[in-house]
Amino acid sequence: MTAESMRLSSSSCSNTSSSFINGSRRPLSLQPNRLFCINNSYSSVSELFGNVRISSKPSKVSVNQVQRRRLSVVSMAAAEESSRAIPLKDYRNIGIMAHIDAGKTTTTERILYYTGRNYKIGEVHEGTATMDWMEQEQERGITITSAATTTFWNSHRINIIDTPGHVDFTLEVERALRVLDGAICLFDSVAGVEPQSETVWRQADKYGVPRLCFVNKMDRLGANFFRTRDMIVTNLGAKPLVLQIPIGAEDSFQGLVDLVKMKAVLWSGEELGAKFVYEDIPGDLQDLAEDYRTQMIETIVELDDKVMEDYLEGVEPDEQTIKKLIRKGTIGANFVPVLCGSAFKNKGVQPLLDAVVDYLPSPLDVPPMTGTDPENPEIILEREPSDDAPFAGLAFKIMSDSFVGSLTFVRVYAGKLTAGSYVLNANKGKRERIGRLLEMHANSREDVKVALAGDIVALAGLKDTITGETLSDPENPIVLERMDFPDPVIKVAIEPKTKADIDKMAIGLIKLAQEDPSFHFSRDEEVNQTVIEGMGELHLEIIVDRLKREYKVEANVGAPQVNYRESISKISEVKYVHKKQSGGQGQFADITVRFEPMEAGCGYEFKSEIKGGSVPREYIPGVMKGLEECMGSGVLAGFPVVDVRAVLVDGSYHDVDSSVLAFQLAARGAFREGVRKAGPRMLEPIMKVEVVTPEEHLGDVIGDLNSRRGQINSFGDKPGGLKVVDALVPLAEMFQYVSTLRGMTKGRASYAMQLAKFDVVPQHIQNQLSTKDQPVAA
Ligand SMILES: Nc1nc2c(ncn2[C@@H]2O[C@H](COP(=O)(O)OP(=O)(O)OP(=O)(O)O)[C@@H](O)[C@H]2O)c(=O)[nH]1
Repeated sequence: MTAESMRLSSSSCSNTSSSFINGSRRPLSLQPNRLFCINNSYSSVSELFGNVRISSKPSKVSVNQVQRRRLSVVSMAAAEESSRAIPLKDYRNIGIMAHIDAGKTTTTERILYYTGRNYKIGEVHEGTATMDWMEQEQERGITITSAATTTFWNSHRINIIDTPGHVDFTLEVERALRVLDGAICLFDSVAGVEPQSETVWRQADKYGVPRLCFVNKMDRLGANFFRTRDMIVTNLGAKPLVLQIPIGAEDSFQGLVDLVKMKAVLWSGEELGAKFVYEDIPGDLQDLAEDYRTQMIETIVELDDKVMEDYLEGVEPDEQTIKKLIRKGTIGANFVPVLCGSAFKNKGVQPLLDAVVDYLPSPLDVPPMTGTDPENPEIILEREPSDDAPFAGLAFKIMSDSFVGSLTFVRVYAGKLTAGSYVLNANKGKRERIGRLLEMHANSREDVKVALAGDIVALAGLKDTITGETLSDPENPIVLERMDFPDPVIKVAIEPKTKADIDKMAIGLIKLAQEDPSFHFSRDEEVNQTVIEGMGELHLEIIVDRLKREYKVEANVGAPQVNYRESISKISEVKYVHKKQSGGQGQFADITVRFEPMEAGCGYEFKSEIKGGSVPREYIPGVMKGLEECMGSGVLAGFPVVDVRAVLVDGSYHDVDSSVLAFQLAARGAFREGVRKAGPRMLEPIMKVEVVTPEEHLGDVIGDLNSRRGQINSFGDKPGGLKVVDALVPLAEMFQYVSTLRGMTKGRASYAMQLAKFDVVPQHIQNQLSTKDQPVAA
């Protein structure tokens, strides 16, 4: 299936949701905010559906020394049994990432075949891909959840995570990148660098992940390796190091020139397992190959003075030296090697695997993992990637499994982990027993006795650990840096079709939220409404589908709505006195708080400037609590308040009547008054939208985007006479865009969108939102 048709067909999933949402079933609308917490740390139905308020922050429990010692004896004894078959220097923990449909799953399937992991290839379009094991993935031909697998190539162990390309599942990419040492970035050679490729590239930059580029689909009509190479420079600002150039393109794509060996690699067929041979470079490519080889050599010799000297004296580095320097520059992010091929036509995959082994880092090549002491976060700790170091691992994914219950995926950074041992959840200070250790192959599994530094394993039987938490040697606790979870941007009201399903739905939602930190839900007892929140229409649609299939709950779903935010535009300072004297002990708290706007994305910050004890230390937590409570629900329409700093400037207290509670109540009053005075305003998610359309529909597409409050940023050309429009459009205007676009262009256009920023809601819309008895529950 082509990228274009896939883009539409994957969006057509959203269309299913439109009939679901707008069909004959009773429409649900969101009720005003009566605050119920949303998070992924629910553990029981009664917690959710009882009138209990649950904190979104995991409680911090101090680690008991005695407990630590007891735990470590068990884990050390168990660790003795282990041994290492493959040296750590020969490990490659890699991810495959790209825009939707670039061919990640197809490439992974080929890798599994050529490394001997799979005897038979699963095809995405036939719904048989090994890595797309979820029913929804097979039906829709898209990856939804990242899958992990282990395979071997040239005596190296390669742990691979295949990630989704659709922007709604960006969290999956984020968590994969957090635990990987290297990545393959795939591009569709026709489309080049696409919007989501840019997003994953930036995510990889954020985590400092060295990467290779693979220009895939060289067999497609319009394939152009060199244009894609140029887009890597212009769109990603990266420095490509071309290591291969294609021999032919489209129908006549036959293989590639390996610029390291200066040989042509030609495949004799395009069937699975097609053989390839090294031959002399075809005459018509000789000059081009020499040009690119010179560029390659001139780039890499800069990394070594001696090699540079020799080169200037006319001595070219040998193959071993060239590979060593490419490896050095790749790991040091001096450049990104660029390769090419066609995964679908079985060309280029083996050289890609060679490049993974030759150029991507082992766990020994990346900086040692750092973290903090759980009892003193100021103390920075480091863990060497060694089996002999104290154990440290990061839980990066939770998956429900019908056979073993919940599976927790862990990347082991240091030390050993054995089945039956105990470790410490360093974030919570709780011990966890390691029931079974499983090596995962998509959704199938193999029991293993021990996991060593560098391994990615799934653990069965953990009780308290959630995504992002650290498991560590109890004797040497460490909290590794947590992952960032994106905040949901849309929400819908949901209710089970039958009352009897209410508990089942709660169980399902709890489990799904535990698996996916970018999915939130809340329950408002007063209006008897449950709201689910996620990263986009497709994300929520998959959640509703999973509720139905995995938890047997049929649900009615309301129309999607935007998750707005509230913020302030100027500084305000208020004095607020909370005073109550109605028999018994009185209440007194006096505070002055300054509210300051912060830059976008800064969240909320509290600062105390109290000097001389005008507000005694023991009451400050009351102020903090009161303010934090209010941040969940702004003064305009009850949306969460962001990008605000609250500074406690001054205050006074009463020897008898003051209490933490009195200061908490004063803080609430100060918040209401202070934020009202600070120019409150509403913010909305703005999406970067890219529409690819035949030229004859360009006018309609632009007119329609304008009518959606869109701001057109640029136009461009795409192969095949297509036009590409880049625009910024508020998410609120983009619901069901897929159907409009399809109608307008007779199904010939496609679009992709992703969150660009939050921006101020125009005043007239803000007025509607704040007066409507509609939103919110956040
Ligand atoms: N012509 C051609 N088609 C390919 C190639 N690689 C993949 N495809 C097709 O492109 C479509 C998308 O491939 P996938 O492997 O699912 O792409 P993906 O990047 O994993 O997709 P998501 O996970 O949904 O983002 C499928 O129909 C593949 O058969 C290739 O090299 N050439």
